[in-house]
Amino acid sequence: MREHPQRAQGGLGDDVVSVVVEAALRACWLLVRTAWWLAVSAVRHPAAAVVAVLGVLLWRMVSPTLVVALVVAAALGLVVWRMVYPASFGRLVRPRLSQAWRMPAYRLYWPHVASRCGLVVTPRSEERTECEVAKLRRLQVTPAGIERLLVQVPVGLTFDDVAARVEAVGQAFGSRSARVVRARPGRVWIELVRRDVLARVVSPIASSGTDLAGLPVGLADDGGAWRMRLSGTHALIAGATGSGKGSVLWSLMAGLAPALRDGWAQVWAIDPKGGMELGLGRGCFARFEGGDAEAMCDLLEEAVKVKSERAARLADRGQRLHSPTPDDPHLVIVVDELATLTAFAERAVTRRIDQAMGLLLTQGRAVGISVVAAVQDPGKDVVTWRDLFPTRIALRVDNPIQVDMVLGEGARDSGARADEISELMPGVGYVRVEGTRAIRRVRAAYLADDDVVELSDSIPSHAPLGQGEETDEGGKAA
Ligand SMILES: Nc1ncnc2c1ncn2[C@@H]1O[C@H](COP(=O)(O)OP(=O)(O)OP(=O)(O)O)[C@@H](O)[C@H]1O
Repeated sequence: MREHPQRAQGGLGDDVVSVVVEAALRACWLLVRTAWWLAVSAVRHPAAAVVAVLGVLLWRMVSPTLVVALVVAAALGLVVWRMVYPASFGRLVRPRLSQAWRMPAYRLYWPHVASRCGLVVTPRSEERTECEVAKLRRLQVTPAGIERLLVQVPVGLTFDDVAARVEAVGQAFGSRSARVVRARPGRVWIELVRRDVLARVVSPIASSGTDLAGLPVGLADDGGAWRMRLSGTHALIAGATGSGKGSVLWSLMAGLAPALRDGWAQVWAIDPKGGMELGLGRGCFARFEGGDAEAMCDLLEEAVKVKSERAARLADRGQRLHSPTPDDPHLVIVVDELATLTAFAERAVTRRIDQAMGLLLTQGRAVGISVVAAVQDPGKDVVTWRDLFPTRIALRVDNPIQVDMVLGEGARDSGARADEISELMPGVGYVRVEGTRAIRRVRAAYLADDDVVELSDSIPSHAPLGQGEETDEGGKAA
């Protein structure tokens, strides 16, 4: 029998030495990694680290029975907390418990799921490296139960690659929906939604402030409030018929109510469908036009006049931005169904409407004029205006292409599945988080007809801007 070449050269003793050295090196490496992991965990969870250290000290220096008794007492304390203060328990404790409970399972299944779903880079044939799978760095559970996985993207994959695979990841982990949000270069959050906090109708939200930077309009699926900014922006609400555009408009009016009452803002409304949608709450509007193309056009041209006068006044004072006051309120132009604004008008009127809308959308923001428009089809009918709305909301739309038309390219891949919203969930939609590419799923509060009438009755009339002082009757739409 031929001897193994190594054995022939060095003998059995060398083999044993190299095995022992390798084992020792591996053990050292394991120790270093464990120490590193403990140090990182202690930094990330200092409270847990302190409790663990105290537990070990008590166990060794006092008595194990005491430690067991403390653990049982802590568990009982949590049960009592859960029963007496469920809200704070849900906010502070449940997310952390779920996190600790779920992390081992995610750690176990993540490499398999990631490689099956394509979050892996295969080296080119000439490279001598192994496949690199996206790494799971952290799990966060929000109070609303959304599980957020912080994932390190391997070199060779992009945010869009992850976005294209996020649905598969969501399905692999059994979530209802999944989306991806940028974290920092090389890392993304994959958000898995298991429980839909938007399944229930959201009750009208009482607004108290007059700050137009964040009006409460509904609920987001992370459990937080959905607030919309009106100052310095225009908003487009897109959704198929029955998707709940009206509820977004009325929720916005409810959020704006304190500012309307105190005169910090006023709304001019246009309802091209003859007042079917907005007519119910006419009292909210300092001006209202429904159906007549010439009258709607006049309203827009008068808003342009307000814009020009304000711009001249601000320039005289050397101011660049308008700040609202009860004497010079923020002006909101609401248009229900933007596409029909010009549909039945004569050519000359259509041209005037186009010009006035263009001026308001391009020059209105700095001088305290916002346009809020609803539209059923965000496609060709409004294509010239669409991109002039910085804030856009996609409710249920008819097809996937419309999602990107409203929210911008790649929005649907990032998780804005507005075309998949159920018809049984009116008022649900997607918005972009301001100043980022992140997407938020939201639901507008629902104001029944009685709520709209009550809201409308609660707003005192103010003279429309450009028409003198406040009046008892005259300012309100007829
Ligand atoms: N936020 C909401 N929560 C619960 N139900 C809602 C909500 N919004 C609307 N609904 C229900 O859906 C119905 C249709 O809503 P709405 O009229 O606002 O849709 P729309 O998009 O304005 O439709 P259209 O374009 O045909 O006017 C309402 O009558 C109401 O019953």
